[in-house]
Amino acid sequence: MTMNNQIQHKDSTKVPEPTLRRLPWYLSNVKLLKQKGERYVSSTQISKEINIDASQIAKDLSYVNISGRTRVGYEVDALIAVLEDFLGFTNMHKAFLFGVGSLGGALLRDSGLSHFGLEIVAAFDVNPTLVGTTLNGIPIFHSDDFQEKMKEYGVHIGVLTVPIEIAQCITDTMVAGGIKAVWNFTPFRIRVPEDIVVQNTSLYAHLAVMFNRLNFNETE
Ligand SMILES: NC(=O)c1ccc[n+]([C@@H]2O[C@H](COP(=O)([O-])OP(=O)(O)OC[C@H]3O[C@@H](n4cnc5c(N)ncnc54)[C@H](O)[C@@H]3O)[C@@H](O)[C@H]2O)c1
Repeated sequence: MTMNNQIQHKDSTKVPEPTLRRLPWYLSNVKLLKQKGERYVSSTQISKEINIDASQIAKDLSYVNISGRTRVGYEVDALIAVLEDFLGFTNMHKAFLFGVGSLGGALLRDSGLSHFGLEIVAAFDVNPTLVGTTLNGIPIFHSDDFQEKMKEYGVHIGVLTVPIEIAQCITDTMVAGGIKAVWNFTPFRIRVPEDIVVQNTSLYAHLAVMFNRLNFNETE
């Protein structure tokens, strides 16, 4: 039986969002411990690396079906395999990207996304200097060709990096074309039908948190 066959994870829709955000972090750190030659890892050990309570880590890991052994902890290889499978990083999810500007271009150049299971297979723009070219081997088509390319590629995820003014309009086009999940980088709160998944992401939101904490530390 392969490792994946042994993994019987619980219904991942019930996992709390903060847990889902922490799990990739544990994964990266367990991989680091593996590089250092560790074969077993305990939640206490992970806790020391990333400064999260060991009991919280154990609770988060209880959502993925892996049992640790008393005193020795979790087997590193098994934990990595279970986490990668649980988080969907082992299956490549194909995506289209709309808007190859400074942010969209950077995402097309980022080889890290594929390590987390996202493969941007094509991009769309209206700028004539971009349409018909490739970036990092990824073809850039005209937005008008989206419907046709949907039939060709069988993609379910759309990455949205267009100017804010057209965020809703492009979202509507994506959804009408069959996109089921939108990774929205625009600051616009796009509206979608209930069955469509939206993930809003902002680098700047984290920046504001950092500035706020920095100011707090300085005034302490
Ligand atoms: N979430 C974040 O942390 C974050 C960071 C940077 C930018 N952004 C947002 O991302 C978006 C893009 O920012 P940017 O700095 O890359 O802008 P940009 O102007 O450099 O790029 C926008 C791109 O969209 C293209 N575009 C215009 N109309 C289009 C259409 N109909 N179909 C497809 N492409 C079209 C433009 O030709 C351009 O290449 C903005 O909404 C911005 O607010 C978010």
